[in-house]
Amino acid sequence: MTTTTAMPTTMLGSVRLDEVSIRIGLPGSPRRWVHAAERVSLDLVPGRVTAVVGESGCGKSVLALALMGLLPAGTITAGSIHYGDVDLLTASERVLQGIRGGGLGLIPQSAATHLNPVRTVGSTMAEALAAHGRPTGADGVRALLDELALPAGTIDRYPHELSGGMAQRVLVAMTLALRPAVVVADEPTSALDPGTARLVLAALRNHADAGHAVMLITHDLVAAREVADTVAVMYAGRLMEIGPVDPVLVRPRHGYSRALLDALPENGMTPAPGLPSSLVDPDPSVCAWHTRVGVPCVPAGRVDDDHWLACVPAGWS
Ligand SMILES: Nc1ncnc2c1ncn2[C@@H]1O[C@H](COP(=O)(O)OP(=O)(O)OP(=O)(O)O)[C@@H](O)[C@H]1O
Repeated sequence: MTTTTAMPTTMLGSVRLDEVSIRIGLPGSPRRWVHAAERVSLDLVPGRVTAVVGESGCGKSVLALALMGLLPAGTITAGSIHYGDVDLLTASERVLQGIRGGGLGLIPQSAATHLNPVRTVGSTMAEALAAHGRPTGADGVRALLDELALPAGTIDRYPHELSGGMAQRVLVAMTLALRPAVVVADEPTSALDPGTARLVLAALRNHADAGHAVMLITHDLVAAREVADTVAVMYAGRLMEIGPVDPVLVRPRHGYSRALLDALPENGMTPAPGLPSSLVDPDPSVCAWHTRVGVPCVPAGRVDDDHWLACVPAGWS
């Protein structure tokens, strides 16, 4: 695979994923490849929350790692991810280090493992703020901890003294404290009770409303419906549908988006038919979803300016 040489300049503080493909090599001979993303295009725009949804293993986290320049060694990529003039897929580690934190912030899955076990929350936060030239005064940090319902004493605690949900909220607070232009939040509410999850979602919404871009990776369609502006539905490494919350999560056009909604408790928890598709050496010429449900399909495209569909069943008008 080759990397495209086009260098679109993106709007300040936004990220443009253009036909991004990611293949992760598996050990063994002959070499087999996980097609974690296949020609994914989407924009992360200041002021907007973009939710990326889809079942487990469809490539959401790999996309997040690609944005942060953290893909595993031996991964092959094509397309581009532009942050300003920088292509995050090909940038050097030195350039990426200058962008991470203040430019691009990651709220990773498994938050607890990302906290330094021998430093208190307060000292880790102060160090991160100082490293990015932000004021290290405790007031702003305390306000964020308050917003996330973390007790004031959290600042003096070590990671092992935090519950899983507290550690997750601390990671959210640490990331947002740097005021990154673009936040990538990978299932930031997975360890939280519904009430606390809402606080985290509200903090991300506030961050977007303050003029930043947010990418929210989530399995929680109800949360996506509440806080997102745009929803990107992924299946087996491909975008199936992307557009505003309504229609995508209210009156979806793609069969896979409908299947996700049918699996919600409010819709009777109807499971998607068939078995999840394998991402290892798939046939790139066929649609994994329509193969799964045994229906031939044809490529679709733009439904209108901001709503796009990968395909529709053949003969569908
Ligand atoms: N380091 C790796 N080596 C090999 N395969 C990997 C690696 N990381 C991810 N994968 C594979 O890439 C695919 C996409 O994984 P990814 O973690 O992005 O899924 P996801 O949509 O985030 O899932 P979840 O919702 O469960 O977090 C999966 O098939 C996964 O097994």
